[in-house]
Amino acid sequence: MAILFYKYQGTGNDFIMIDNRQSLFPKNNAKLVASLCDRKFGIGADGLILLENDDLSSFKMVYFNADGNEGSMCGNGGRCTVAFAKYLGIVRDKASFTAVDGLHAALIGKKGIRLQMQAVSEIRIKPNVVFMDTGSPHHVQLVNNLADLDVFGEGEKLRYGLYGKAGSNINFVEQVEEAIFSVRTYERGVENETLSCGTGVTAVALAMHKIGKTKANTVTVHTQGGTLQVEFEQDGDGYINIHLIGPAKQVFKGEISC
Ligand SMILES: N[C@@H](CCC[C@H](N)C(=O)O)C(=O)O
Repeated sequence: MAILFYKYQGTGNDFIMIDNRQSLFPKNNAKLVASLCDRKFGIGADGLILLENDDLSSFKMVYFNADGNEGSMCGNGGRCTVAFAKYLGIVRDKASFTAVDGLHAALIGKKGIRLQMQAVSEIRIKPNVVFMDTGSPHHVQLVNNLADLDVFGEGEKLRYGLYGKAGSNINFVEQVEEAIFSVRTYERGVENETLSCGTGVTAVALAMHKIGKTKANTVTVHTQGGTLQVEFEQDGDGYINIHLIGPAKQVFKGEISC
């Protein structure tokens, strides 16, 4: 059987994208997903995304991490799936879609895709570290000399050491200006540093606001693969109306024979 695939990237977080509206992809085959994401023996990607039919919204996004297992919410993947839905003619300039953490709205504009994220109500603060779930769990830690940090070594240690079997994504952050931050992320499920993580960038913006590093409600976050914006409103102890804004691009397409 041959399956058409597309490759997308959002600030360097890259995904194999498949139109699975006819339910032909064998999605319970974790080994197949992992082998397709393998950068030496497969197409190579941080994750694989299926666009499927949904009764409640324009489409459903099903996200798998590069290890082949279904993951929690993927912010960059969400933006890329919206771009893919536009390419397929499913949506025009706006979309609503269902992901593992619920319904998301998105706008497609000149600055890229503006994706609404779920509200965040529970935030844990420890010295130098903030933890929250922005659709995926995120440890956000302030560091000096981000450029020289061993993100893989330190991230792997914290991911397995601090958060038990379920683990967490690990973000290391440095402040650049009042409302500008840089982040490098170790991603759970990819088990490596990725060039960008959308739910991680969202967590960084909210965490920096929460601990008073910025007073801005629009925060710019530089990742290794590009720049994203996060807009939000404070609501009691948490945040609502959270939007992740940035580019999402198709890179190439091909065929998988399986
Ligand atoms: N790259 C993603 C995050 C994907 C989910 C994560 N790896 C997990 O399962 O914890 C993003 O852009 O948000």
